[in-house]
Amino acid sequence: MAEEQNLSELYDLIEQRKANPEKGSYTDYLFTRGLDKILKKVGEEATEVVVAAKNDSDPDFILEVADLAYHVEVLMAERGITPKQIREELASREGRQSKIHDRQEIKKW
Ligand SMILES: N=c1c2ncn([C@@H]3O[C@H](COP(=O)(O)OP(=O)(O)OP(=O)(O)O)[C@@H](O)[C@H]3O)c2ncn1[C@@H]1O[C@H](COP(=O)(O)O)[C@@H](O)[C@H]1O
Repeated sequence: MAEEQNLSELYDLIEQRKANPEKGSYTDYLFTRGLDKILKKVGEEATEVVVAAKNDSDPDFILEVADLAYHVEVLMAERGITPKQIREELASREGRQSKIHDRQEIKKW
């Protein structure tokens, strides 16, 4: 079985493709086509996730989520943001849960 690749490692590979284009690489194809093409793919893949998620028995749900994750990482690399920045943003939200809870309490009124 192939070794597991986490999302940060996949991002590193995507950045490598950006720095050193490799013939026949789909990632290279996306960078060559540019931001609008990448955005189109992210939109399509997000829609496919939504459709698969609505169907409990769709065996493609995991596949579609993986496709979306890959294309979002290509978009991040295109825009020059890193998984570390996303992790930091998420970490900065820790502890905000109570505020959301408060908001839900307010809505009840
Ligand atoms: N994780 C992925 C990955 N997920 C999805 N895809 C590609 O995304 C495309 C999605 O399929 P679609 O039918 O929607 O698109 P398409 O018709 O092929 O292409 P378009 O004409 O729509 O642009 C397929 O060609 C998949 O191969 C990926 N391509 C590459 N990776 C990984 O990226 C890394 C670098 O790969 P290369 O770019 O091939 O070197 C490797 O680790 C790969 O495993």
